[in-house]
Amino acid sequence: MIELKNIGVQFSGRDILKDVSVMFNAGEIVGLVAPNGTGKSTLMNVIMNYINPISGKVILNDELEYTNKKNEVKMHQLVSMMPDQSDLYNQISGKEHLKIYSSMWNSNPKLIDSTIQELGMESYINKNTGTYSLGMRQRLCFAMQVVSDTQVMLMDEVMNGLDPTHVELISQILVKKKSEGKTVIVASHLLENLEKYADRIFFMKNGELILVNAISPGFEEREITTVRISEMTDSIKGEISKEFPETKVRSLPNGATLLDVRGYDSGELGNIVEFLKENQITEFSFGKVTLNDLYSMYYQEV
Ligand SMILES: Nc1ncnc2c1ncn2[C@@H]1O[C@H](COP(=O)(O)OP(=O)(O)OP(=O)(O)O)[C@@H](O)[C@H]1O
Repeated sequence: MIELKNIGVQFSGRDILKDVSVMFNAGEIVGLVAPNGTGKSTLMNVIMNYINPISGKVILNDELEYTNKKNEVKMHQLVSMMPDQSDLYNQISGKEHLKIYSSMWNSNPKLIDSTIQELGMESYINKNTGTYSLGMRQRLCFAMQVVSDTQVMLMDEVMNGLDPTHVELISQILVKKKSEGKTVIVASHLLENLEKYADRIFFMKNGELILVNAISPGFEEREITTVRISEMTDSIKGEISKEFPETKVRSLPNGATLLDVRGYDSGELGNIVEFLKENQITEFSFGKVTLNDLYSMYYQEV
């Protein structure tokens, strides 16, 4: 587990992280979500000690802190950041990269072949990375981190440039890493994907982290709390409010309308479906508020 205690970071007098205190546990996947330029990478760079915060500290497993070089070396054996595509050497093969990472972290060499197989990289892993496509390079970067096999894994935009099949494949591997007890922290803009596997998701704004469950209670419990209608005219919204005065109606900047149906029984839900059908509304879904909708509420509503 890794803890951030009262972390503060400022750039040009602006608070990027403001007194951030949070614990990331073993065996969980944490999602970090925010618009570009908010501070997701900064947070990861603080965890890696690549950026010195103006206040606060990072504590690993209740005991290790970045107080000296020796501790930093110890901590970097346990905490890793996924390499960036610009870290790859074009003149050597993917497999060589994996061997280097395996030996740097002194991990089980068997992980090299199993990871190649898991990620379906057999056909190109022995070629120089200079010949790889964007998606192949991204898979290799992910594989390098898997091979280093650290207890805490930080990933900034791990799904960048991947096709849907590989997004799914890597999502499954992240879930497997979590079941091995690792702490996986992922910054991502692929909200639909992230909400499928993340245990906790934080939005970032004005230097602070807020748990999405605090914005929409029940979000992480995956309850039926909401009817989501992609498009609806104002006059029908008015009708709904008349017909179902108890139902909270919320219009989002992304065009969707949400009806709060928390605690409704099947009869009450049936009445709402009937009403929508009578008004020729066929595009609606039952579920919870989606992460996309929460994002729209949190970042786009004025
Ligand atoms: N070394 C630095 N010096 C000055 N400003 C910086 C530095 N690093 C980051 N910033 C600024 O801090 C803010 C947060 O940057 P950061 O890279 O953490 O955002 P992000 O949320 O990861 O964005 P993205 O989604 O685009 O990756 C930005 O305004 C950025 O310009």
